[in-house]
Amino acid sequence: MTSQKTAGAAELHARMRQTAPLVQCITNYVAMNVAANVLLAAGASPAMVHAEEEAGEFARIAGALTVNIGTLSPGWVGGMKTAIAGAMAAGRPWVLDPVAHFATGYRRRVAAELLALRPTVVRGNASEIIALDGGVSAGQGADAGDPVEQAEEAARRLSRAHGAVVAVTGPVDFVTDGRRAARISGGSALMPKVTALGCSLTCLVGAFTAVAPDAPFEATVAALATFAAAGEAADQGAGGPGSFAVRFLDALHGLDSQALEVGERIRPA
Ligand SMILES: Nc1ncnc2c1ncn2[C@@H]1O[C@H](COP(=O)(O)OP(=O)(O)OP(=O)(O)O)[C@@H](O)[C@H]1O
Ligand SMILES: Cc1ncsc1CCO
Ligand SMILES: [Mg+2]
Repeated sequence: MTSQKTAGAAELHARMRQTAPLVQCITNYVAMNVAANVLLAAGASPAMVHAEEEAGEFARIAGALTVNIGTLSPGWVGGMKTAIAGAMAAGRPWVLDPVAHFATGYRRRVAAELLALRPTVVRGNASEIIALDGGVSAGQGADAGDPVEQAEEAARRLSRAHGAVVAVTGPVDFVTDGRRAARISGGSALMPKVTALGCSLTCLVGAFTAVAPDAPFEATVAALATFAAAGEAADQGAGGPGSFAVRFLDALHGLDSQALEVGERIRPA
């Protein structure tokens, strides 16, 4: 077998845009519209399909599945599990976003059940990743209360324990597959002031894994670098969270693939 060089972030971005992968996003009520617009602007094709009656069937035709527990309820959890089974039966990657899973017993239980189903990638903020590893986090709800650096060891342990790529986002993002790790810088301090950008990023990680199913680490790095580059561009001239949100969609739409790899944006860790 010949060994193939793994594609870089810019190349994966160009591939994602050329192929517009269909991504099944099971996300929360807050994020559904935001995430669909983010995926369209970035070049992917989102579909918000969550009903238990159809989620598994749909997962077999989508390029990837993303599952976010932000506004979970029993019917939705049934849809999530059916979709995960469908995606796995079809050999498709799936991404878990454990929003505020530490906040209540129900959330904790559901997050643990989903984690046991072996996600390809887990993407969360620092508080979510620390708590998923069994640590005590300062998070209270959907917003992070801990620095990314404090979650790095937890991310490495989780990755090894579950065989998943783990991404921790914040001012500088951290990604690991248990063996390799990278840090991604850029973005804007206005990003955590706009709701559901993290949830939307999880959906975009799905889009990149759809075009690189055998390279989830590289796909996740590329998705994070896309947000870092577009966030940096949108920050220029933004007056606050409102104008930033509009500029961010425009920046995703107009993004030059090479911007993902400029300077020290992606560094090995
Ligand atoms: N202070 C910051 N400076 C630059 N970029 C940031 C900053 N904080 C977050 N980001 C970026 O914002 C995006 C969302 O990450 P964040 O960690 O805020 O997600 P989250 O807490 O899960 O969000 P949500 O739950 O509201 O969807 C990522 O691309 C991250 O790099
Ligand atoms: C604000 C909020 N509440 C539950 S999910 C969500 C979106 C950000 O995670
Ligand atoms: Mg989140």
